Amino acid sequence: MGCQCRSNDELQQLVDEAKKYTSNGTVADYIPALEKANPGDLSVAIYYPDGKGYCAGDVSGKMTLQSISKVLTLALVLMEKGEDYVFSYVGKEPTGDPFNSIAKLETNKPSKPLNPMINAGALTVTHMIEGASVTERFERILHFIRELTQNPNIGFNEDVARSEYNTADLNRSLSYFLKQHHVINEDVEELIELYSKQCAIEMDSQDLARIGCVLAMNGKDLLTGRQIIPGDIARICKTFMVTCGMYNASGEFAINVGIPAKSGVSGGIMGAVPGKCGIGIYGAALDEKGNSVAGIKILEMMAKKYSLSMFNL
Ligand SMILES: NC(=O)CC[C@H](N)C(=O)O
Repeated sequence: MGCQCRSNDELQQLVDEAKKYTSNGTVADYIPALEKANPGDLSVAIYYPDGKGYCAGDVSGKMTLQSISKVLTLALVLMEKGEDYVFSYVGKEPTGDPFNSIAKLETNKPSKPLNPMINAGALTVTHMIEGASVTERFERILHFIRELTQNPNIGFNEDVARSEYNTADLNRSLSYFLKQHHVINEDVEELIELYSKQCAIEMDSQDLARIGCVLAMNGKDLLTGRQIIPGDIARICKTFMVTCGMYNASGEFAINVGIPAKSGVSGGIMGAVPGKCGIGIYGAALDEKGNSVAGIKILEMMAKKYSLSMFNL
């Protein structure tokens, strides 16, 4: 039997406990602008479908979405292009490799990224976002995310976007490989610009929890009554979050926590507990696989305290 969180204080206790672990991690530095983050910052928010929400920690702290954005662009292209089209270009299998690995692109025949949560797959998905220009395509992603959060003020961090664009040579390599193999066919610089902006979309943990809740409730925002994402597509997104959402730590995370979740190198984690609630976390100190150290600790504690594992009903 699950029990709900009832106060910010309850969450604050978990933050205090998990904060001890922030010193075990380090902030991402391969995107130079991310290095400015404070490794000690930690915030958590939980959002229920009836509109009740609780949060604790450094709640005004904002994070860029980074890899968390991959789930949202996937939802958008599935809505626009349909399942058959999207999955003819990107697979559905976990890799067990780091998110930016190029290795399996060459060994998988015909050449097709194994899933949309690794960079090669996410670039393929972003390539499918329609529009006449990078600006128009980015506006469409932003509009969708503003709907999901019900927050018209969501924008992006220009510093982080520029910093990633200037240093994204590995993502350029992946894109050129994909172009050579006819998985994508656009100008690589435009794709990298769009992808860097998408990754730099910025929000706080409460916004993130609200998106998690929409996914948790099969794509519906129960407060407004709007079906923002079709149920089948929300299900596909959550399934990818279980199998590939925490990079090559997804298996261990499924056993220890059991919540569909997606992390990003900024230190964000979005959780979508099926039928129950959404969770947003920001903790910039990362473990060696690129997941928020304290974020994982908090999720382990929340899963136990509120019986959130989907494998433990
Ligand atoms: N793991 C991540 O969060 C990766 C996102 C980052 N923008 C990249 O493509 O390298």
